[in-house]
Amino acid sequence: MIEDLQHLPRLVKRRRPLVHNITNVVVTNFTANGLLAIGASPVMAYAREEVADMAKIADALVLNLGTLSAELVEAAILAGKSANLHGVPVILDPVGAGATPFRTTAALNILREVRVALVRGNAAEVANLIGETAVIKGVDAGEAEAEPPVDLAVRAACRTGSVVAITGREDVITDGLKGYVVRGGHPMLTRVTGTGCLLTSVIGAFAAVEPDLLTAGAAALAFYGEAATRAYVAAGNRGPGSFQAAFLDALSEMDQYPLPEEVLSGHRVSAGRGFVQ
Ligand SMILES: Nc1ncnc2c1ncn2[C@@H]1O[C@H](COP(=O)(O)OP(=O)(O)OP(=O)(O)O)[C@@H](O)[C@H]1O
Ligand SMILES: Cc1ncsc1CCO
Ligand SMILES: [Mg+2]
Repeated sequence: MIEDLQHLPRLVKRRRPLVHNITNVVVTNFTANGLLAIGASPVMAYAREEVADMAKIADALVLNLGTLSAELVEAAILAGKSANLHGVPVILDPVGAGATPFRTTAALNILREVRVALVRGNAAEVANLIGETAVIKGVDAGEAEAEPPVDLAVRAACRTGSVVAITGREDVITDGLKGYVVRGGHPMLTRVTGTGCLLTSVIGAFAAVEPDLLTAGAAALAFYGEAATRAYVAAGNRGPGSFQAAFLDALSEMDQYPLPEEVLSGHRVSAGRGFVQ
């Protein structure tokens, strides 16, 4: 299983996919640098006048609602429709869904108007997206779950028809029939803003080179976590600034890591029983 994912970072470096991001003002620079680090080609383009044309020539489209406005949502839908028309995978990060009605409605409008291949969020965001209330105060992950929220991810995948990735201390990804739990990563990821947003764009880069979104997403989650672990070792316990720099370095070496066997476990979904081996 791990062997089936191992080549994907190399493929990203070889193909240099163009990832069109409509993202938030907090994470724009970090996202562009993170995508460059893994060998992808980032572009941020937001104008109503050009988003459809940009999405058409992109290899993946990432929609992120972190600092949304009515205009941005309109542009995201235009871009998404163009991507759908031209076979470009669309990835959605519903940042802060549930925090305000505007955010929730925007994410739902996008899901209604655009065929979204994969949704990536934290547990609270994904719960709110499918009308299950979860406490959410801002845009960062809430209380760390003791277990990966497998059942929530399966319900969300069935409701949205998208592959759903929920991140946290452990990550889970599913298409509603099969799925993976991804362990590893490092708590330092929660001390640098935008690590979730960059992860969503990294998933976009993997989706550009691997048409099976469950495989692409699982690989991105696993390599991202491994990069964080390596960055922590490289930077030592010096704090978020050193970690952020070391993390970009580690992302740029993703194609050279063997993924440890224990970071990923594959499962079937069994009705009412979540994941089974
Ligand atoms: N407690 C933790 N320990 C290890 N890794 C974690 C922990 N919490 C989150 N992560 C990792 O951090 C990355 C970002 O996930 P997270 O769920 O924090 O996204 P997010 O809430 O959308 O973040 P942001 O909004 O800041 O971009 C993922 O790779 C995830 O596995
Ligand atoms: C801090 C923050 N506020 C809106 S988006 C964002 C970046 C993390 O998602
Ligand atoms: Mg987020």
